[in-house]
Amino acid sequence: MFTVKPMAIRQQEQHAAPAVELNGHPLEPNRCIPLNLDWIEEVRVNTSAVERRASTIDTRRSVKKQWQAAWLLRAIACMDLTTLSGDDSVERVKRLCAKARHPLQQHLVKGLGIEDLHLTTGAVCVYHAFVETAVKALEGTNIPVAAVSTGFPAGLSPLEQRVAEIRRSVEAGAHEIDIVITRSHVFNGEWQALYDEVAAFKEACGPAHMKAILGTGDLLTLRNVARASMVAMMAGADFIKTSTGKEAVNATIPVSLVMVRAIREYAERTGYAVGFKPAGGIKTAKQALTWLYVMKDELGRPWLEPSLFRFGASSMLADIERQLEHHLTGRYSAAYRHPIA
Ligand SMILES: O=C[C@H](O)COP(=O)(O)O
Repeated sequence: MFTVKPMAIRQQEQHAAPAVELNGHPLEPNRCIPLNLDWIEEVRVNTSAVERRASTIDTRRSVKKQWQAAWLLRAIACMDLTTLSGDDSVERVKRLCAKARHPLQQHLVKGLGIEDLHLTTGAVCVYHAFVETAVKALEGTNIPVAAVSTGFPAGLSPLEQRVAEIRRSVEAGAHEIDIVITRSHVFNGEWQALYDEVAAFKEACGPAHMKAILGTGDLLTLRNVARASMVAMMAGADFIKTSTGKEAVNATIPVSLVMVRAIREYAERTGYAVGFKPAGGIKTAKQALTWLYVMKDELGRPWLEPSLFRFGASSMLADIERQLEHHLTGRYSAAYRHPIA
């Protein structure tokens, strides 16, 4: 059985969020800048090098015992706890919000000695129809509500309708809007159209943070992923996000490497920091650790904060709870003991 060292976990979790900087240069939040087609043209991706790097991430870094527990707590703090199913209901969303407020069972919180952390998930992510329910259920917390929008998941409804959908979710109280791009703009190389679309979405978001879902599984090449990332950032995206969870291929490590390197390049060129959200098919604590390693290695400590990093996940919390239980007791609990997670 592992020895629990709550202090190590508390120290990991409690230090103040670091200033956002890259290579010692301070960064500001992103804003819309003019489309620079040269930056798109210059994009090159060495696919085999990216795949090689992706396959060795877990062999380069490995955290164990109480340090692993601390990283898993961070994964929870950076999680958009999500439900995006056709059979979603008010009751399910209320249960999801209760879980977001108290993501770990009480005996785990006590056992880990983290009562004073008041750990919550990074956000709750729902369809527009449930924004008001979620806002109400999360009253008195700082947990933002994210709404998927703009004809999610395909993004193919008329533009005015997609823009109006954003406005309605913001009026209903959504703090974050997860938009989807028109994928054909990418594989047809229609960069101006893509930029105009994302910029229109950003304007409609007003004060709400915008995450731009690229639908990377539909984009055919890693170069397209890098180019779409760059355009979305120039159009003012606060976050770039891999997938809707509904494509045939969702978040992968090679795609994530390409996107976080685009974020780094954009930050070096502009001085603006953009966040990253891998989403879709991320189900295990082990996967969570791999993504956290990617963020730490490629962008540094500021990108391990919920302001710049989120997982989009509907079921990963259950596996994280099981791993934390194993950390405490040496035993794995059954998955059914972790509902709505
Ligand atoms: O944005 C979040 C995703 O839709 C969640 O996908 P998932 O259900 O595969 O975890």
